[in-house]
Amino acid sequence: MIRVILTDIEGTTSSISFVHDVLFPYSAEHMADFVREGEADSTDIREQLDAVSEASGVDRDDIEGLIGVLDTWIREDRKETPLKTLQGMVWEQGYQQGAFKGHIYEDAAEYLQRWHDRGLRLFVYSSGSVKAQKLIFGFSEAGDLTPFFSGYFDTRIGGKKEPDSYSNIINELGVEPRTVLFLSDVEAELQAAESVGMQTVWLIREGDIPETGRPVARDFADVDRFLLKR
Ligand SMILES: CSCCC(=O)C(=O)COP(=O)(O)O
Ligand SMILES: [Mg+2]
Repeated sequence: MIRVILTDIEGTTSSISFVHDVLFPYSAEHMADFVREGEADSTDIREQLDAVSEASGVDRDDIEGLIGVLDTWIREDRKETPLKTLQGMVWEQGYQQGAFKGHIYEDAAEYLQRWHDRGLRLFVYSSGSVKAQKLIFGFSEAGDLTPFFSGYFDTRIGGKKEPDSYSNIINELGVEPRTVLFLSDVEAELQAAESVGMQTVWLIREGDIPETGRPVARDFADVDRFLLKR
C-alpha cells in the first residue's frame, strides 16, 4: 500500500517551459548583481562561492570569474548544488516582487490537495534547492500549496539519477521502500528509485508515449488511477 508520494517538479508538477523560459533566464539576468552586491554581507553567498570555486577550479578571489562559471552552469542546466542554492536566493526576490508566480499544472494542484486530504504524506525531490521548492509551491498560480507537503529533498541528499539518493531518502523517511511512489518525467531517475524498491510512475505530459513496461501517466488524474489500483 502506498503511503508516501515523492514528486519531482520540472516536467512533473510544473512545466519545463516555466523553469527554462522564466526561472533560468531570471537567474541569468540577476545573478551577477546579486552576487556582487550580496557577497560582503552574506555568509550564505560567500559559502556558495567557496563551493563554486572548489568545483570549477576558478580562484576564490576572482569574483567575475566565478560569476562567469555560474552563467555557464545556468546555460548548460547543470545541477550543481551551489548554483541551485544561489538560484533559489535570486528567485526569492522575483517571487516577492511579483515578477512571476510558480507554474503548477491544475491537475497537480488538485490531486496534491486530494492526496493530502486522503492521508498520504507528500514530499518533494527536485534538483532545485529546498528554498526554490518552497517558493514555487508557496507562490504558485494556485495559491500556497506548501501546507500539503511534509518535507523536501534536494541535491544535498544526492543526485537524482543515483540509487544512493533514494536509499538516503528512505532512511530519512523511515518507511518501507514499496510504500513510496516516486513521480518523475525522467526515466533514469525512475530507474534509480526502483533500484531501491520504490514504486514509480513516469509523467509524460506531452508527445508520444514510448513503448515501455513501466507505469505511465499523462497527468495526476492518471497517477490517481494507478494509486487506487494499488
Ligand atoms: C524548484 S523549481 C526549479 C527547478 C530546477 O532548478 C531544476 O533544475 C529542475 O529540476 P527537477 O529536478 O525538478 O527536474
Ligand atoms: Mg523533472
